[in-house]
Amino acid sequence: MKAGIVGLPNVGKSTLFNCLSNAKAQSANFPFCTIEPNIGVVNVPDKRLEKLEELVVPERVVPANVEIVDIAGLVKGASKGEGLGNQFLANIRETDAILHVLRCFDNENIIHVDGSVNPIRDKETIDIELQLKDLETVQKRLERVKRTAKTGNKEAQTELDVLLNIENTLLQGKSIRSIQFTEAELEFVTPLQFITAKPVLYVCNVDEKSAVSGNKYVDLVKENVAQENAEVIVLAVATEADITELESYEERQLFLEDIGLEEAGVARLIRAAYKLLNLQTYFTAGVKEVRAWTIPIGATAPQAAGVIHSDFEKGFIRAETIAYDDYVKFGSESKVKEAGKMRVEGKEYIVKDGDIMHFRFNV
Ligand SMILES: Nc1ncnc2c1ncn2[C@@H]1O[C@H](COP(=O)(O)OP(=O)(O)OP(=O)(O)O)[C@@H](O)[C@H]1O
Ligand SMILES: [Mg+2]
Repeated sequence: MKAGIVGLPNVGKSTLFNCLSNAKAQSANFPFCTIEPNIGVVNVPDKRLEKLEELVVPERVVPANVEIVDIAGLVKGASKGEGLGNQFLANIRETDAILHVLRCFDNENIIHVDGSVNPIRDKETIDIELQLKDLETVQKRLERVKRTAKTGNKEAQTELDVLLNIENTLLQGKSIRSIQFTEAELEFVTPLQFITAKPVLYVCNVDEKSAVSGNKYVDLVKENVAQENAEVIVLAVATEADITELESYEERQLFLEDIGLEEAGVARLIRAAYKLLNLQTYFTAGVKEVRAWTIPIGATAPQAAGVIHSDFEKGFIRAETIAYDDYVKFGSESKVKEAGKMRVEGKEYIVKDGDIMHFRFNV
């Protein structure tokens, strides 16, 4: 899974990137601080993985991960080459989800490129730029498809209808994610990697005292996006970045409690991104390695096996499966077996979140 961070300049994108990933991006109080995109890998925090580690004591633990791309701030006209944004919109096209950072804090020392704090206006500025970029993509494609459709090609005609609908939606200032596509239509739409078709998570960057209950800006954002199929998350990004800097787990926990939070916002954010993308986790657990794997909700056992290796999917025979709660209850694979709680699942099995699986296959 890959997520891209967008937003106006100087709203806290790189600071967010730094709390998520171990790669350190430069963040500073001036617009266009980021020029080259920062790419980092984020481990997905998962308490269950820690528990399994405790029970299995493996040689290594491999968490699931998400790749995060932090790009230059976008400004009005970015899609037409204004600012630094346009060249980096290309990096965002390859991601699965968008993290849209909105400035929701007052602070006279931190420059706002448009002179005042107004997350709704900011969101529109960014949306328009992303929509214009998509418009460019769809119009380029339309030119070719129109020609093929003229020859009477049926498939091209269908694609033409889909593309015209997209163009029309964008021209009305709406994002592509507001359109409900059929499976057949998605065949045409998906390869074009439209930015505004991607699921979006709005990150309201607040000050420390608003970390728990948000503030008036957050309320405005929530109201504004209520009609969109989107998630909103409140995060005191600068504070979270300070917390990430702390060496020990205890220190971090103390700091969090101090501001009234139970866990780091980063964990919440990643969970929200999972939900947004309809993803879930299953585990493999052996003495060599305990590992978390990411699969779409609804994936079958062979599809889950295919995430490890395509041969596992092709040659799938069965999956020996233990529910996470049973594993913890009985404490080990052999005890689970003794209790008769290990299930043998076949090709049709829909994997459940937290399943501990062992695949049998032949190649
Ligand atoms: N919640 C916050 N409260 C106060 N200051 C903040 C907050 N979040 C970020 N900042 C500060 O805002 C400044 C800009 O942050 P950052 O460099 O992350 O922005 P950016 O969006 O990456 O900007 P650019 O587009 O220029 O790369 C930094 O000085 C950072 O410490
Ligand atoms: Mg930056």
